[in-house]
Amino acid sequence: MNIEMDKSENQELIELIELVSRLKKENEQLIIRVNELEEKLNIQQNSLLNNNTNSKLKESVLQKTITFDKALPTETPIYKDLTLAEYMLYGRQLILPDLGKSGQLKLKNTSILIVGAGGLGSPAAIYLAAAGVGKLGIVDYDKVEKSNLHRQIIHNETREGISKAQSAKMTIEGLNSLCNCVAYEILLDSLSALEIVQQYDIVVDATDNVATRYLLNDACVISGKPLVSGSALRMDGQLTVYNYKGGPCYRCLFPKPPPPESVLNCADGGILGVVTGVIGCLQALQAIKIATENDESPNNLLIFSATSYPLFRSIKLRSKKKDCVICGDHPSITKLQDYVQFCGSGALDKSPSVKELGREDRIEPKVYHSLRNETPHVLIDVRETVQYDICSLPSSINIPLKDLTKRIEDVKKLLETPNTSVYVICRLGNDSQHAVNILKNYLKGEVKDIIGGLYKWSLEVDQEFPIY
Ligand SMILES: Nc1ncnc2c1ncn2[C@@H]1O[C@H](COP(=O)(O)OP(=O)(O)OP(=O)(O)O)[C@@H](O)[C@H]1O
Ligand SMILES: [Zn+2]
Repeated sequence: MNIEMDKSENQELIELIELVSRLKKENEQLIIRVNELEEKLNIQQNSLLNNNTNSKLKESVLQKTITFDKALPTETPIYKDLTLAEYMLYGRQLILPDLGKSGQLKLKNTSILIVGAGGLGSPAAIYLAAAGVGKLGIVDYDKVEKSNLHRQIIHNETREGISKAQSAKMTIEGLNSLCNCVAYEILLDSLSALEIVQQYDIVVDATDNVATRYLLNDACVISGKPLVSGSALRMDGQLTVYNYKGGPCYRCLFPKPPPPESVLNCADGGILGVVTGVIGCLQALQAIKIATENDESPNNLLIFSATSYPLFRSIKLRSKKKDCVICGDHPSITKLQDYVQFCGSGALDKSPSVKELGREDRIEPKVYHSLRNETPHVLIDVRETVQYDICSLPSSINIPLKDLTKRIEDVKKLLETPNTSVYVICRLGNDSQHAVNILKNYLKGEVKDIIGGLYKWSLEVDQEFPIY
């Protein structure tokens, strides 16, 4: 009798598991379909707005768009107890004296906004959802790319091309269905930031650009939210909390943005995935400490370097500036600004294309290909040696841009006659233009850069040449 009951119970359980897994798959497919339709809708709405002079019609389209966006967020209720499922899920951390049941309840009643579902946002979102944060908002305008998966571990190969915000939401729902996850597939800007930030208790800056850093700082100061800020590049990373417990804001420390050309991004500088993992996890930890009121004095800048010992250093931050333009005693900034103009670049300006040379100093990859074996010339590759070692064109000579001026004599020795042509190549066609401008000061013959660099070479001449 008992065995019979066990069997039917088992059967029921198996059916339930199968049903849940089938529904989850259907849900994923529906989200992908909704994404496609939304994209189509956006294109049609934009073309209607751009090509139509009827202002009434435009107004009604805009109103519909706004209602559609506003329908997404949901209110987080205040919970006074944990459910039986939650005791089981969080048992291992519930028994920590530093957390306990009261800490877990605080997490359940906390909402956290993560801006950026990339290298930092991936681990931050995963750990915060797993820890039992009640509501997680995830903002990202971008789509999943395979070249990001070495660090953006919340996504996976099958999600290539779909919205990062939606992909993150799918992973979170599969990890902890109790977490109320809201995906915002938007570019957070001065028009959208305040309305969203105000709905959350803590904001995690997991983005990669200066304009969004200032935007989030100002939105957090104006709405009184702590900002857990992280950054990572190459083998190094940093963590700071701004606007918390009377501490400084980002503008107190950095009143002026750095010149846009001095800011290096991951695509150009490189990044070890695990470094963003370390910083993203620390951001999650910091957000948990704020949510559970376990943080006495976080006003430090934590610096991590994977190549030095000790791996971590901590620097005490200056205190809040009395004359800070946004958090000081008499703020002159009381609403969000135009951050793209303020910083000279925006979230979308990833690897801007340099236009330093005129057409006469440039050559298309296909044209260079056609003369490559016919005309005597020298091909200089000005990428860093580490990149040259990844892949290079046969017969090219590697002289990194930073060494070019001091190696001019080496270049001259390579020329058969003083008038031998020199072509310059790099990864994307930006550094090669700087190099041509340098070389023209010293050489008599023709000096040209190969437009679009090895990237364009791979697309237009040799599809077997690696893109990295
Ligand atoms: N203002 C913004 N609004 C929404 N998402 C943003 C904003 N600024 C940056 N992001 C997102 O933050 C994430 C940062 O991730 P990460 O630093 O890993 O770089 P990435 O842009 O994905 O990578 P790569 O530069 O190598 O292509 C990106 O997914 C990006 O789309
Ligand atoms: Zn300030």
